[in-house]
Amino acid sequence: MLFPSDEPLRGPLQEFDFDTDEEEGDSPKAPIGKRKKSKQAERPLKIIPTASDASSDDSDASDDEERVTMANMEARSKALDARAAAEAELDAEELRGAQEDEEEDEDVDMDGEADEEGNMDAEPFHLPTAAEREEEKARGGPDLQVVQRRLRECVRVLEKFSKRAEKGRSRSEYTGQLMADIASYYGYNDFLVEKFFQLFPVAEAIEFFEANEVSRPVTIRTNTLRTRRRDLAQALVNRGVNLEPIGKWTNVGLQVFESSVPIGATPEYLAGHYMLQAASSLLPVIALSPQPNERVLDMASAPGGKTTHIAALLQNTGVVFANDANKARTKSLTANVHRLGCKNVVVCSYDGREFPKVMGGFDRVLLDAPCSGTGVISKDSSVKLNKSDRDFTLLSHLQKQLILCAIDSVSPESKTGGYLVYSTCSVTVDENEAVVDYALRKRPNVKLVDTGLSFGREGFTKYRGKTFNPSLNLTRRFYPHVHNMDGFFVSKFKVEKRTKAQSAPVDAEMKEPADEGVDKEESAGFDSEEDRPYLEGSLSVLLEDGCILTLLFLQRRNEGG
Ligand SMILES: C[S@@+](CC[C@H](N)C(=O)[O-])C[C@H]1O[C@@H](n2cnc3c(N)ncnc32)[C@H](O)[C@@H]1O
Repeated sequence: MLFPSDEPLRGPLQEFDFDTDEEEGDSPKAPIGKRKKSKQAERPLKIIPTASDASSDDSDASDDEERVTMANMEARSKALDARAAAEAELDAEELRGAQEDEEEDEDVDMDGEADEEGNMDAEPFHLPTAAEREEEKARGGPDLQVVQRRLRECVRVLEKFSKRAEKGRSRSEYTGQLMADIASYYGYNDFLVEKFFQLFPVAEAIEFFEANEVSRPVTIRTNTLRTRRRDLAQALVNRGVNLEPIGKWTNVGLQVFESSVPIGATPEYLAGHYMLQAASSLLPVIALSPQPNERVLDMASAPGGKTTHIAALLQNTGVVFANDANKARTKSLTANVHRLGCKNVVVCSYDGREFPKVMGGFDRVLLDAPCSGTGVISKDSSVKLNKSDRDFTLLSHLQKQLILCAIDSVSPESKTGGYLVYSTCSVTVDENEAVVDYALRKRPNVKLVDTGLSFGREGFTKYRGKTFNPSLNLTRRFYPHVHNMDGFFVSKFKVEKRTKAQSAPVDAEMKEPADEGVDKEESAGFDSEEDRPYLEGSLSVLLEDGCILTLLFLQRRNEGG
């Protein structure tokens, strides 16, 4: 029985017995050199286990299904032999890697390097020289097996460089080769590969890239305005849907393992009993924790997954202002609001930076900011190639402006709230910690508080020579390779009353935030010299969520138009 209790699923958390719900904390990470062939099977501890975890890699199944005839039998059997030999070779190599690592881990004082060649008859690994790389390029690039092996070997060397590197070769040569191979193997631009390498240790970066190749589990959120999770689950099970609660941290989420009906077109879906929603996008609303009768602003809300969740937590009391700058996107927002039976939602379409001039005094504000989408690459692989340095500069500035306006829209006098949640579906520091740190510096009347989320990695307090406010450890990061959910960032602020000395007019900051002794890059406004080349260049950057309008608006504003 999936749902053991008869208690309504609103209110306190249900006690479901999942052994996969612990935090990722100490989960062991298998370096690529030690990993088995099935990428899924090696994934670290998850918040959401996948149905495919138990199955083996069946990517070759279609080859085997080809009909065997007298004509193709010999070719087939040769191909099978070759494949078996290649696999045996890879297995032997991995075994050697694992043995070497074990030996080294057991006795770090053992003298000398591991014997890579003495055991089996594989070629020792040689890092190509620049000339060899050129030759390889001229031949049309390396074949898949060469790249796979090189990825593993470079990771292995970089983990214990002084012991494992070829004599005379530098760390940057290995890193350069690794990044080039990752870019070609996974199909990223060089800039983004480097950006992710700055975020994770080498072996973990590979885990991240691999996780982006795999779809996240399909999840839905029960709309408690229309039904209870137990009833919804039963109705869907009756239609042939195989599902389970997501985890202890949510009492409305369900993970769909398989379904004989389209999950976005069941009668329950059409009747608004659930929203198709990624597990990670439940997190900002859980952190926001809206209370009945409150006045809430969802500043960038289309298509409304979080708005309708907020409306449900308010139990259709109070009011949610669901805003989005992109008018076209408010159509799907309005449709979702109607389908889910939310009666406390007002849809509007302003640039978020017009708040709180449009209206203010909110008990809680959610800013689920427009972002690069680097947390959702498995859903939108175009991000791999279409994001540049310039995009991150523009986005980070927009996010900094939006967050100040979001803070100023919160009523510090709220009896029940006074909170802002800032979230993105991006994993870069520029769009997350740097934005939050900026807000803390610009608004001394706010502080970070615990998100209330029971898992997730702590946000960075130091990153590439920058030191952020130590309270950044209260923010939470979620990763595809760790939590098996979209990459996400969640932070929660408490807004206090401003003292006179702290007050600064919003308008001034919209044009050029005052330099309060922070480093130049952080304090630059949109019309700073630094940003002008970006803004004056072509503005046809297609961001994840249609930010084009926003950028045009900014340019006109800067031109005094
Ligand atoms: C990450 S999406 C929001 C997803 C939404 N919260 C949900 O859960 O369905 C970001 C949204 O920000 C909107 N947006 C972009 N620039 C904006 C701005 N300056 N002010 C308000 N909204 C903006 C985009 O149109 C997009 O719908």
